[in-house]
Amino acid sequence: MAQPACFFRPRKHHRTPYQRATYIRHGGKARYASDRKRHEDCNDGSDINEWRKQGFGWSWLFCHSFVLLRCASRFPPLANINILMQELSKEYADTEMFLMDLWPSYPSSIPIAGGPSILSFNSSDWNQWRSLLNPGFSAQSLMNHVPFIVGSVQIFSDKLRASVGKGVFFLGDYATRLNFDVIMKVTLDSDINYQFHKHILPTAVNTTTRWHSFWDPRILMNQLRPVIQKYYGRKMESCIDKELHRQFQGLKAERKASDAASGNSKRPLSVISLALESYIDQNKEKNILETATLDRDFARSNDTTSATIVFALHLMSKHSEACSQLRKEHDSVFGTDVSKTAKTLKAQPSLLNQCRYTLAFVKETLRIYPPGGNMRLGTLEATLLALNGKIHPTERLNIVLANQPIHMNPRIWVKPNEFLPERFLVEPGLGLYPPNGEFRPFDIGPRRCIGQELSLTEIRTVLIMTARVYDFNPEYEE
Ligand code: HEM
Repeated sequence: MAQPACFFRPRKHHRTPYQRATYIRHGGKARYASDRKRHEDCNDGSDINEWRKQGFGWSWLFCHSFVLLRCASRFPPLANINILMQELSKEYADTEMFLMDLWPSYPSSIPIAGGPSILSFNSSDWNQWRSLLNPGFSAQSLMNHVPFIVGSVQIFSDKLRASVGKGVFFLGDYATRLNFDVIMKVTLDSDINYQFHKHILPTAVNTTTRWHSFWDPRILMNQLRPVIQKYYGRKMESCIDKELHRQFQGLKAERKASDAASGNSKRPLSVISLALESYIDQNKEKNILETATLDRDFARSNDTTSATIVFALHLMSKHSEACSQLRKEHDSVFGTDVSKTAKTLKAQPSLLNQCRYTLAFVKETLRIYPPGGNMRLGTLEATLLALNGKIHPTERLNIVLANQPIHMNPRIWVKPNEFLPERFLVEPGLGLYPPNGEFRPFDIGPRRCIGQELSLTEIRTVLIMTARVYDFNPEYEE
């Protein structure tokens, strides 16, 4: 197929030309060119080289890498890439998209670890996996796990209590440990007790995540990176494979004894048990379970949920009015005797659904601090329509949907800089109501986050069990 006119032509020696540059979109619209002619007309004759040099200091040698590094240096060391995108996108308010060329660091990007996963599958493999995993992640199935989640949050809360008066502590660490316990139990039916003990899986996930970056040349060009990622990737795979194998054998045995087959099992079934159940039912070839792993998904889901817990507690400390609204709601749903909250919630998990303000609080947290995003490879058919009316082809480019700038875009949101959980409680169409399709922390469409209900359940439980018990004070400076 011929190249689209007037667009980026990679250097000959370049190994993966399509990863040469990235569009960051923080507004604007994606669209599909209906015919080749329209596609050739794109970009109003402007050349990719012009785009590269626009605005931020692009250089032949390092392209935009130092632009990102310079921007990162203005923020605390562990600042999320989304915050940097938010900062950079301010310079492009007129187009609502910009080009980021991160050669030579970006093309060498290597998957975090292991083999294929649901995140990277396409079409039929993805369909098969998604339909196997969907039942375990459904709201109905997750209700069965609420008692376990409450128990884990109780441990988290006890650990907070034990830290009171003992100086500054790192909340992110507590949240990460809680989240691993929840995810391992709900997805794999595995009690790793990470809030008390070390475990190889979280260690492996945390190490590979630390050694991963989408853009930082210091990490991407480090020669040790592939070795470390491979080593810990193997550890993750073997740990998860062992669990899968254990469950698969267990279920087959149960089936043989015809107990589970008649649906008599009383224990809440984990995501993987439900997937294996329907897998056995469908009697498909065993191949898919042997080759696929969940590792990348664990890496992603772990830091997104725990980051949101930390952000929610942080926002609680910053917004006293919203915090007292939360407390009022918890008093009215669970009664004023705080010591009974865990017991009540374990006995009646559906009370979670009565906490509408709590859910709105979590959503507003996710609007202001969306921990995830998405990236897609451009195609010949897809083009981007910038706010200034220019159409840009996308073939050979990565398109990043930068959720943070989208969520804070004043053209799209009413009072975007204010923390207003109420915007998720008003009637559709009224002033503050979120614009259609623009609230996207979990993404929208068929590839939206499968773990959305699980993380919302966990984060709400944390708020319900901590908001009335503690006052939080951010101590970042210390
Ligand atoms: C606050 C928490 C979370 C956020 C903000 C989040 C965000 C996202 C986003 C934006 C995507 C779409 C990525 C893309 O299309 O490229 C995604 C996909 C996914 N997430 Fe989450 N996630 C969260 C929690 C979880 C949890 C708890 C799990 C599972 C334990 C999980 C598992 C997945 C999986 C498997 C996919 C791929 C879905 C598919 O391709 O069909 N996520 N997530």
